[in-house]
Amino acid sequence: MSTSLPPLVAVPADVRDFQNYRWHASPDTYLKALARVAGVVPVIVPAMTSEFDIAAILDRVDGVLTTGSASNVHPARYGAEPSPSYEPFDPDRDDLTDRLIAESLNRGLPLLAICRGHQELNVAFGGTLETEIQEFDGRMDHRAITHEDQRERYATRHEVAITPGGLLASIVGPGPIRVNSLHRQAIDRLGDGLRVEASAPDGTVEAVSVAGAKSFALGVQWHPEFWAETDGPSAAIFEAFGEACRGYRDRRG
Ligand SMILES: N[C@@H](CCC(=O)NCCCC(=O)O)C(=O)O
Repeated sequence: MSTSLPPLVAVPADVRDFQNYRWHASPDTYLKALARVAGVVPVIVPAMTSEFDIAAILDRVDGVLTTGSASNVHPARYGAEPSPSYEPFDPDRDDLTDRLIAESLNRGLPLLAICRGHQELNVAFGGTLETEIQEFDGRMDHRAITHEDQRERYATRHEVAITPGGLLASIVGPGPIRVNSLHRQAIDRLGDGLRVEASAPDGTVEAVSVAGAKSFALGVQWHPEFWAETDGPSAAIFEAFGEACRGYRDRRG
């Protein structure tokens, strides 16, 4: 692999039914942040794990980014009973990200997990999720506001405290930082081997890292991709991820 070529980063697709077809797609906000701020080339991976060996992708990329989504990890994956409060689901996405997360960590591929991706990371480590957290006593409403303008929906909403001495602190500084918030689920039981890197005022786990990871491995509940070109901490996260991907590419040779 030439070190002059930009790294490739695998981005798992969501599955959507639209205009009589089944689409495998990813929002361009993540793709633009990867290209413009991390300096890498995003490669959308179709959620079709039964159709190909994931090694065909992971042998050729230098990082993985798992995106947010309005869909939720199926509760059966963490021992919870499905109900309407856990919907909508995207089981093909679940299957793909489960494989991407496990394999990327095994290989030491840099991993950035955002929102749903952060929740998938927790489940991959045996953790659990809680749903409709705004209904719990003492919890904030972390859901997106209803607004036609995405810039309003992704406006920063609350502060998060940064865990001193952790990976996130090394990237964004001691904090606190202000983040946006577009989720109704959150980490309940923290997965074994994950470290809390940031917390909301109501105790919601807002960022995690993988203890002893071979490379960059960070999950964030908020959306740094949306303001990655203008917001300092958001840009720092994507720049650090891009640097880790370049390091992986160079080591791969
Ligand atoms: N569905 C999960 C994860 C939330 C998430 O990834 N949100 C991304 C943006 C979705 C939108 O545009 O509304 C949860 O709700 O916790």
